Amino acid sequence: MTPTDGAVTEPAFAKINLTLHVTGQRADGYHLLDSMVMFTSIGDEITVRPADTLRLTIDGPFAAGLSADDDNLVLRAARSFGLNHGADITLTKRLPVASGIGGGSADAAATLRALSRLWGAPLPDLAAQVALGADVPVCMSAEVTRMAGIGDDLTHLGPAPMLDMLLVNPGVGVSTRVVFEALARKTNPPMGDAMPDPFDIDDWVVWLADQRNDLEAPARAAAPEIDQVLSRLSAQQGCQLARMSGSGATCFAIFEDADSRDNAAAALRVGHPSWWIAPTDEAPT
Ligand SMILES: C[C@@](CO)(OP(=O)(O)O)[C@H](O)COP(=O)(O)OP(=O)(O)OC[C@H]1O[C@@H](n2ccc(N)nc2=O)[C@H](O)[C@@H]1O
Ligand SMILES: Nc1ncnc2c1ncn2[C@@H]1O[C@H](COP(=O)(O)OP(=O)(O)O)[C@@H](O)[C@H]1O
Repeated sequence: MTPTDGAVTEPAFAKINLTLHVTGQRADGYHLLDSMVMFTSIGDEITVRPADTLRLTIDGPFAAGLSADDDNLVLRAARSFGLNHGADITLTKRLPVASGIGGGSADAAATLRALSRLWGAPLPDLAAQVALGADVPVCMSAEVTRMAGIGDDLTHLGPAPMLDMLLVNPGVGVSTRVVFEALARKTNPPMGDAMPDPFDIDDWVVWLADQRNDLEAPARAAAPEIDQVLSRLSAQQGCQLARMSGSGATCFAIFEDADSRDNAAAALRVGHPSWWIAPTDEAPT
C-alpha cells in the first residue's frame, strides 16, 4: 500500500461486554439490555480503496470461516449508504466468527467509518446502523459505553481504564439468536447507578464482581466448553475476574499485570492448542 493510492484504514476493535444484563423483551422479540461495553486493542481491520464497483476480499487468520458474498456485513454496511459508489474493500479477519465479541458488528461499523471518509458521505443514521446489527451503534466508537435499549441507547463514558486482559475462545461458534431464545427469564435487574472510578482498575474489578452476564447460563448449556474456559482462566495466577462476553463463547479475564496475563496465556496454550488465546489491552480512543 502506498500513501497515494487513496486507501483508508479503520480498526474494528473486539467488543467486550464487561456486563450484560437482559432487562426485558420487546414485542418484536428483541431483548432489552443494560451492558457495560469496552473495546480491546486486538481486532479486525477494514481498508477501502477507490474503485468503480464494490468488491470485498478477506484475509487474516479467520478468513476461511467467512465468505465474501452479498450477505457479509461489510458489504451490507457499504450498501446501507444507498449510494451507487464503488470501493475495493479488504477485511483482515483476526477475530473468531460468531464469538460474542462483535466481530461482524465491528467490521460493519469500521466499514461505515471508512467509506464515509472515502466517499465524503454522511454516516447512515442510527436506524440504518441497528438494521445491520444491534451491536453496530456501540461499535462506532472505541469508548467505554453503557449500552441500553436493544443496543441503540448509548451513554459514552470515555476511555477505558488501562488493563491487562486475556481473551479465550474454545473454537466453538455460538448463535446469538439461539442463546437469546434459550434465556429462561427475560426480565432481570439492571446494573444500578453506582459506577466504578473510570481510571481505577481495582475499583472496576470490585464493581464487576457484583454484575452479571445473563446470557452466560444459556450459552454454557449450548456450548459446555465455556465452563472449561472459565474454570481454567479463573485458576490462573493473577486472574482477578473471568467472565463470558456477549452471547459467547469468548471469555475474558482481567489480570493483575501483563506478566501474569502472558504467563497464563503460555500455560493455557500448552494444554489447549486448539483454543484461540489472545493477550490484549484496552483499545486506544
Ligand atoms: C448479544 C450481543 C451483546 O452485545 O452481542 P454478541 O454476542 O452478538 O457479540 C448483541 O446484543 C448482539 O448484537 P448483534 O450480533 O448485532 O445482533 P443482531 O445481528 O441484531 O441479532 C442477532 C439475533 O440476536 C437477537 N437479539 C439481538 C440483540 C438484542 N438486543 N436482542 C435480541 O434478541 C435477535 O433477535 C437476532 O435473532
Ligand atoms: N464480516 C463478518 N464478520 C463476522 N461475521 C459475519 C460477518 N459478516 C457476516 N457475518 C455473520 O454474522 C454472524 C455473527 O457473527 P459475529 O458478529 O462474529 O458474532 P458475535 O457478535 O457473536 O461475535 C456469523 O454467523 C457470521 O456468519
